[in-house]
Amino acid sequence: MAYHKKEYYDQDVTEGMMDAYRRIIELAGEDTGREGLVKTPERAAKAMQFNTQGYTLDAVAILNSARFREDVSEMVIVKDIELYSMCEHHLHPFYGKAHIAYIPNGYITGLSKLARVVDVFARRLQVQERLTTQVLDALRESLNPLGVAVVIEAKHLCMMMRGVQKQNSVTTTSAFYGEFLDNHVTRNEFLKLIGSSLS
Ligand SMILES: Nc1nc2c(ncn2[C@@H]2O[C@H](COP(=O)(O)OP(=O)(O)OP(=O)(O)O)[C@@H](O)[C@H]2O)c(=O)[nH]1
Ligand SMILES: [Zn+2]
Repeated sequence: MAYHKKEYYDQDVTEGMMDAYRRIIELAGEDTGREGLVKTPERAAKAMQFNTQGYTLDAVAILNSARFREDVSEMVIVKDIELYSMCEHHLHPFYGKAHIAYIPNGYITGLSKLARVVDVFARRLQVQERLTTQVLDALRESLNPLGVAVVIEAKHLCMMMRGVQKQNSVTTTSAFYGEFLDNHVTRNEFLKLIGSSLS
């Protein structure tokens, strides 16, 4: 799949989703003809496509599009990358921050591409654990680095506004590769720099 900036709103998909949302709104007991709701199926269809646009994007192609040859081997960290995703169990949002580090092995990538890669995987139906490892795997594949670390901290609306209804719990997931697995000094340096309670 090529890296392209897709127009998110496919006409056929929009119409199909609009039918589905109309039905959901009716089944929830509402009147789809009510003024405030007339355009809601279309808005919701477009919002859903926006929030799942990651399926049309290729993370490795994005990283490769700004990959530069560079002989540095110091840790590169981008922290506090905000993310919005959707839990695949309830279709409720989860949101928070991703922190990414890698140790180059001859190649670096554009810093913004790290944040883009988070979005590629966040804008899908997800679980936080898979999101974390998918970001790690994309970096491994594109840059063949000496190490990669990804930590994600997020709050899940499905645990807040329904279900167990806990407002303050934060879920932290992490994935490490290479130097970050083998060398606890490197890993702790990363965790300290991102201010994580894991360190
Ligand atoms: N591991 C993991 N679980 C998640 C994530 N997002 C939501 N969940 C959980 O998915 C689980 C689904 O559990 P089920 O028992 O099938 O669903 P449920 O009856 O709606 O569960 P409750 O949320 O406890 O009411 C819940 O425990 C959610 O908290 C995630 O990113 N990772
Ligand atoms: Zn959920």
